[in-house]
Amino acid sequence: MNDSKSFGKKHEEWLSTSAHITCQKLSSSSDKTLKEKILKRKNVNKVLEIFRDLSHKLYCEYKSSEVKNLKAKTKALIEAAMSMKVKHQWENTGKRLGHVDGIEVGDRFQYRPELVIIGLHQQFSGGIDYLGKGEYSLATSIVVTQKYANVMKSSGCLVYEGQGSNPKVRTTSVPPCDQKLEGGSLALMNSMNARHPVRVILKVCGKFNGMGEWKNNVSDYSYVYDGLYSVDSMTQDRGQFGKLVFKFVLNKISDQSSASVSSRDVVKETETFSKRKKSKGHVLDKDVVRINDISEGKENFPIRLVTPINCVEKPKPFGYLVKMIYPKMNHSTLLGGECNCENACVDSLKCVCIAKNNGGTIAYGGNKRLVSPMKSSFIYECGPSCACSSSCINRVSQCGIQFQLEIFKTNSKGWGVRTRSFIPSGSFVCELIGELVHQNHGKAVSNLHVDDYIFNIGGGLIDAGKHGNIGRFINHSCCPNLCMKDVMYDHNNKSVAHKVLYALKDIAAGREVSYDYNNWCKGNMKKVLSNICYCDSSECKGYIYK
Ligand SMILES: C[S@@+](CC[C@H](N)C(=O)[O-])C[C@H]1O[C@@H](n2cnc3c(N)ncnc32)[C@H](O)[C@@H]1O
Repeated sequence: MNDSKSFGKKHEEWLSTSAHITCQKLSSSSDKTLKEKILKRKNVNKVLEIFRDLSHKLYCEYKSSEVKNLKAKTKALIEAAMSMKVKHQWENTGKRLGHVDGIEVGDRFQYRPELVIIGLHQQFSGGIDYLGKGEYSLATSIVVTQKYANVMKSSGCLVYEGQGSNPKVRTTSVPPCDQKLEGGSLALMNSMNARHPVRVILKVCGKFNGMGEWKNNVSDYSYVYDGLYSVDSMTQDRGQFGKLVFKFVLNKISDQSSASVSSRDVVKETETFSKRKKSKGHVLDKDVVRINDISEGKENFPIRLVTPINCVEKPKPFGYLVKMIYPKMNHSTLLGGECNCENACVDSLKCVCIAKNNGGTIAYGGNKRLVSPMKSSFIYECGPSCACSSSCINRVSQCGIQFQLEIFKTNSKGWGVRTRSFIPSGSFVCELIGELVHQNHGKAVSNLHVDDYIFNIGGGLIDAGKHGNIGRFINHSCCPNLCMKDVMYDHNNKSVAHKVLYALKDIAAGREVSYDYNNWCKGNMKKVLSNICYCDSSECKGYIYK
């Protein structure tokens, strides 16, 4: 193997003389103006739109002549991509290291050619994309599929098999042999030695439902950009076909622009220091667990609080709640749903609580996700006064969090919340919980706890300053991935409905969760809060409150 120091140097020289390569900073929030970023993202979306329309058109043409649908689909996709190339309609055509402009961590794509035309991974079928040749090559991106024995050990720690000698990939009659250190495998090793991050794209189950539904969506798979990973080690092992294969261990890099982090990033303090020492100055900004469970066992999962190693700050102490605290005068109205169903409300037509929902349709599907996250604004769940059991299909937001969430220190918004696992669109994420204070109640607004944790919900205020839950740490975004709904189940006062957050789209592991404050923030509370928005999304309006 090459000596890593001299190797890294050679690369630097080589990179500085290679005109066709764009080498970006680790962070995608470069010094480009917001306008440029928005434009770039728009361009990427436009390219995808053209591609989807064109490939759909071609697919309809080929479908009738090709015997197999799959053949027609592949032909249409490749042809659409190639015809766009000829017309110079591809985006980000030069090979590059690091993030790609206009593409954000968590973006989802339906087909492999989409990755090519926007410059995320410029190989139609190869798993490892790289720039340069031989010992001067560097890996730019990898696609993680099940064709190789790739394993995501935990979210953010990936064991990736080298390239070649896999009969599952090539249908030639060549028998499997030991993998050679060449092509993509060599480039990955070079990236490890030169300490260059690699983009990781995961092939995941589940149809695409981002950026508009694609008409010829016949695939059960899609591709998610999971951000930048460092290649941390390489070994040779006996593979699934009895031959020697290369195994690379990659770890997700924390502190990417969309607040990505892997569970591996969160290590014990001492471990982090020793790792840093070993890594000879390799600056991976690992986070450290400061509080193991801020909910002190009250939530379904422990909620960790993590900070960068050089930040020892913690939030001001507060009492963790999993249920709203209502003022005494409100107790008389605590009734809520009153169905008489005996069968967990599976016969939705007979349930009086479900009947109160939009046109009598149940808000949740069998998977406990919102059937249509955009349409249902008021949701009636069954509650403590109902005859049905706690396994009722119409009880979701009252059952506690279902995804591991984590509090972390953002760059410019104070604390924030991110998910440690993938959250499918429509899933319940958490409720905004605190003490309910009526506007006309004796407790004057000036007596309320820190402004940042006061939520004006119309019929009253939720004060989460002294007592609250994870919801109090969720930040605003102009391009949010959560939406807020009003949910009723344990009282009848619609003006102080439960404020519940659901996933507006699929959310990749490691991503910060956010909602649009303007959709609930009412009245004069806006004036006392700071107005500058640092959501860093390409659609940022510059202010939090209208
Ligand atoms: C409900 S708290 C959210 C948690 C808060 N960041 C913290 O450190 O505890 C709301 C406050 O967070 C900050 N904040 C939330 N979203 C923001 C954004 N997009 N840009 C700037 N500040 C934001 C503002 O100070 C806001 O008043």
